[in-house]
Amino acid sequence: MPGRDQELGSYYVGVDVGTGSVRAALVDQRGILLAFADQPINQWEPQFNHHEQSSEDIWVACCIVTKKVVQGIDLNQIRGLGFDATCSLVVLDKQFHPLPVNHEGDSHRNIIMWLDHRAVNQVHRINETKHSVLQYVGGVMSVEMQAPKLLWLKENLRETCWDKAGHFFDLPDFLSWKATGVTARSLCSLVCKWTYSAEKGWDDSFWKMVGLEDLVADNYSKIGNQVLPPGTSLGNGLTPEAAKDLGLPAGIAVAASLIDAHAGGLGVIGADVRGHGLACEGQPVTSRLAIICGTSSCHMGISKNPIFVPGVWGPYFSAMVPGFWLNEGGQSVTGKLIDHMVQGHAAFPELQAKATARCQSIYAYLNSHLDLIKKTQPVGFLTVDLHVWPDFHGNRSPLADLTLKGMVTGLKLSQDLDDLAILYLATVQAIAFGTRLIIEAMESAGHSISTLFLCGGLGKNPLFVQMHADITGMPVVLSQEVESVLVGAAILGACASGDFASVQEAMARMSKVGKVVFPRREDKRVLPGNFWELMKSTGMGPGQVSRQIVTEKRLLRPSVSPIFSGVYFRVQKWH
Ligand SMILES: Nc1ncnc2c1ncn2[C@@H]1O[C@H](COP(=O)(O)OP(=O)(O)O)[C@@H](O)[C@H]1O
Ligand SMILES: O=C(CO)[C@H](O)[C@H](O)COP(=O)(O)O
Repeated sequence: MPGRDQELGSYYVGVDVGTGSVRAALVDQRGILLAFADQPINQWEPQFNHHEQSSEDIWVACCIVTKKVVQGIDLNQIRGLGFDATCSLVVLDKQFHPLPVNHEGDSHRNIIMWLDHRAVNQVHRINETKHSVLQYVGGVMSVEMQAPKLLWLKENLRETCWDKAGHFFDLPDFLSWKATGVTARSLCSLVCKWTYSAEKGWDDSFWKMVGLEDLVADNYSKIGNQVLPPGTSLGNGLTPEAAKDLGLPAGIAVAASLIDAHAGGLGVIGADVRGHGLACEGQPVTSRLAIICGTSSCHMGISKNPIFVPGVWGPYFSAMVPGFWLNEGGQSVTGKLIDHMVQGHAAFPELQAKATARCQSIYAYLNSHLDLIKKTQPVGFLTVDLHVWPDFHGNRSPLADLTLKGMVTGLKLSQDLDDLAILYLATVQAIAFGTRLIIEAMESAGHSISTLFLCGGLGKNPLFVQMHADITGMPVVLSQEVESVLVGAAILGACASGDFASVQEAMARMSKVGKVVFPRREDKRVLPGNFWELMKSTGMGPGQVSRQIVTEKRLLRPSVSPIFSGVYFRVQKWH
């Protein structure tokens, strides 16, 4: 039962640091957002596959948005603060000042972002060790995890960064340190991105085998030797200095943090589904898959016992829902890929002008344009001879191969608005097929999933959601609160405040079903024409497909728009 305080309107602040922006919300104990603010953050790409940010920029953005969401309320009603962020690597010296992660020596840029792929050589050597910790990241460590990036810093920025470093933080943990002065790390970030084991702690043999033995020194002081479950209250709460920065009361509870996808999972997966005609009603929560779709897409499935899924990260214990194991599938670029395909098309300026004239987002305009040109056929039929392979930034899951590239087949000489709309649709469908491959890999290993719970920026795109339902054949639940990741962050603050006895209790109280999108069975007939079905129809499993770029004279030259290169491909059995 909620305590007396809750009757007076206890509020919690959630802060979500995504790739492109920082968001904050003021959330009540029912999970209702009373205020929302967002603030863009800078990203630098000094060279291909190097993606950097600034922890100082991000903290300033956090302060801007938190002040906005608490304007006009009685600050004494704020009971707790929770952070989530992307799993980017923050580098500080022994006095907690930023250090450069670049050859330019620019210490303002002290973050290697989650999608940075600079450490290809390092991750290859780490995977060559076949160390036992790798079985807990799907068998293959991702270049996007922290050990490869740490090794890159040691091997490439020895004097200007590595030797001066005092603290390496996952971004969510940097934020909770900045708020409390406590250097404890969250179990979530260390288990998921650093190879820490909830049962056994650090594995010295791994760090020594990969050449990072210096991190073992001083009992892992640089990467964390106090590890707390997400939602645990940190130290004495918000420091006076941070309180002044954020415009919040000093001493309020601050929670051990979560990675953004995991916060999204907490924000959606515990909702009461009674009365919605869903297969997961009355089923265990393990029948629910949370998909957090923003710049990337993360597929979060939980189980009571560890499930080892080749090419899917995990199993991670208590990294999202306490007491459950977590497998995390993923597609490194989804929103980013859609933006890339649309903005790089020759007809994009025309799209922009027409969407602006109609006061619509470019995606709302594209969705309505598809409805216009589909005529009487199901919209999915429009891509019957245009296909996209979405691995423009490698394949995170289930192929776990960073060398894979993207592909478009079926291009014509025309590049008008119709062509752009159909390419956009094919990209959205390819992402949904990628989700289906991940679900199939998870179910082959032992998961039993019946319902998708989707959130993130792409959850605001009705076509994206409908294609996920149609192509996976599963209903997609959208939360009552669109900003579900922020609800997840607020759940952390609510738990740290002591207003809820557990994360599970807060999840049940604070996440609510909004809309359910069911698959349109009648549209299934057009999907077998899709490239992915073609691939599957040849008896290929995802791991067997190889693409042979035909080097004969038939190779199409890159089309006018540099991002589209028409290529022939031949799908053949992997010998
Ligand atoms: N209203 C919308 N309609 C369609 N797509 C959207 C909408 N809002 C955001 N997006 C897409 O969602 C992605 C960003 O999602 P978001 O969750 O904000 O990302 P992140 O957490 O990675 O910063 C972008 O690709 C953007 O184009
Ligand atoms: O690897 C991650 C989660 O495990 C990254 O944090 C996530 O992929 C990036 O999130 P977003 O797409 O919302 O920016």
